[in-house]
Amino acid sequence: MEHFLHYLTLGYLLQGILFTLQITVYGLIGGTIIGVLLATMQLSRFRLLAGISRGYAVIFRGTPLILQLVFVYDALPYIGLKFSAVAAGAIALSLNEAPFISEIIRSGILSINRGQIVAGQALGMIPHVITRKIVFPQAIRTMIPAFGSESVSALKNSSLASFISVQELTLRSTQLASSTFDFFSIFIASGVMYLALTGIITALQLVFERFLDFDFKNNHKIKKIDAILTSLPARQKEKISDADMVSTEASDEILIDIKDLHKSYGKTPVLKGLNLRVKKGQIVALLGPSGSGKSTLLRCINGLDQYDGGSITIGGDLIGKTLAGTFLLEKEAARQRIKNKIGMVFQNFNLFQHINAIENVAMPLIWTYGETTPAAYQHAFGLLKRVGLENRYGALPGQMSGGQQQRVAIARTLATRPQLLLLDEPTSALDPELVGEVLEIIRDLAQVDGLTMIISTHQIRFAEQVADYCVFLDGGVVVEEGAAKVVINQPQNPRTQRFLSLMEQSK
Ligand SMILES: Nc1ncnc2c1ncn2[C@@H]1O[C@H](COP(=O)(O)OP(=O)(O)OP(=O)(O)O)[C@@H](O)[C@H]1O
Repeated sequence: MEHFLHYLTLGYLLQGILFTLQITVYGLIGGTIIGVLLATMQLSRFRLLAGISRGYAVIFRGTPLILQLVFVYDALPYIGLKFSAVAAGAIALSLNEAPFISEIIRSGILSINRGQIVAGQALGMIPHVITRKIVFPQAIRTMIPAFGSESVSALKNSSLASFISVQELTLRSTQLASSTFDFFSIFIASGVMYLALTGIITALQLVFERFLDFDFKNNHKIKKIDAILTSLPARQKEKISDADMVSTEASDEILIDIKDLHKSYGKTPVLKGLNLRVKKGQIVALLGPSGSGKSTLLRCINGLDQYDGGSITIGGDLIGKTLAGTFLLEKEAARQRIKNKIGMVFQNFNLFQHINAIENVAMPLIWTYGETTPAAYQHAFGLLKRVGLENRYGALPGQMSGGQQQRVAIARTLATRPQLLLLDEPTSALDPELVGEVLEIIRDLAQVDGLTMIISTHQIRFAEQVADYCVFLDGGVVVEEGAAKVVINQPQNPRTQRFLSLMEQSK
């Protein structure tokens, strides 16, 4: 025991820990830098870059670290690259860690539900903002446990640097044991030192996990949000934002003009020469069987999907393409959505999961529309009040019912003051008892604000009550359109008749 305690505090071994830490920390930093690069290359659209990244992973994951250490320390000097033992150890560990860290980063990014990214695009966010504000804060949380394990593994792997004479803990323990023959005490002391180091890494991991926990962060943020809301003048805080809406009376002016629209996914044609005109202020119900192309049409109108032929113009602006016929870059498409004031509500709500209700509404205004924090929160609070959720402003999406989430999503879209609101089956992901509360909000919007709206829905009676125009889609074309009450109650086309009677029977 006495010997053990002696070795535990022996300067010679403690210095060995410093070398171990040096190699591990440099190896992890280098591995993270190269890992980010590899992950970016692998996620890129360019196949060559993705291929190079995969090739790197095959080589450096598929060969032992010890070989890489010896290669960097003993072989590279033959081509003029000579490193000290510690530098060679750190370089080899970086190269070895990089593909593992790259996979951690890649899986963190891929774990983010694509719907949130699409919602960010629909709110006019450019790719850089989506990455920084939506993807990264959520991905990092899922990466931490795997990164913790990888750090522990890197620390243990650093002992292999003893093969190239780095004076790290394992080498020093072995040297000491060979001269004193006190193998047992020395290796127990050395093991305890490794355990202490890995214990520190595990503790750091737990601290980061706690710090990045959505609930933990949210509890802290709510206090700040309370302070912002309290600082707003009561009169403004209570204001319902009707005046903020772009109010458009139904008129004869054409807002959306779609001509001969074609869109295929791979070899499957979905929209096959679709024509549609929507007037300013019109409420259009988009009906049609599942797979008829309703969501695809809405995504094309918002520039979220590229179309193959034909044209879509909104207020005279060609959507998704330049006049020369080339597709807009995502950045340009985002700018176009903001310019044309297009908002979109999705079937699966697509709220940003890491921020609470009021932040979901306010933050896009700050990130993308340049609003000040107080103005954005004031606007957001008014809209949450409008959808009946002012008391749930601090709730995270996971703490709300589907109906509440969809109401927040509607408030989030309204916050951008759209002139055109696209609603893609806004109630189809909801339990039947929650459908009513969302339909009520949409009904209110249609009556009060006079927005131009296109609602894809399977709620026929709702469509009849709310819409003034109805479009029936089948097989990727419009097969019937006209006044909503007429199309729904006296359909002329046999396909519309069959669909509506099936819908009536299934009620
Ligand atoms: N990203 C995609 N990749 C490949 N095929 C797709 C994609 N999105 C939609 N499709 C296909 O395109 C067709 C039309 O889909 P869309 O979602 O537009 O129909 P919909 O009328 O909105 O249906 P639903 O009422 O069920 O939502 C379907 O056959 C669908 O499988």
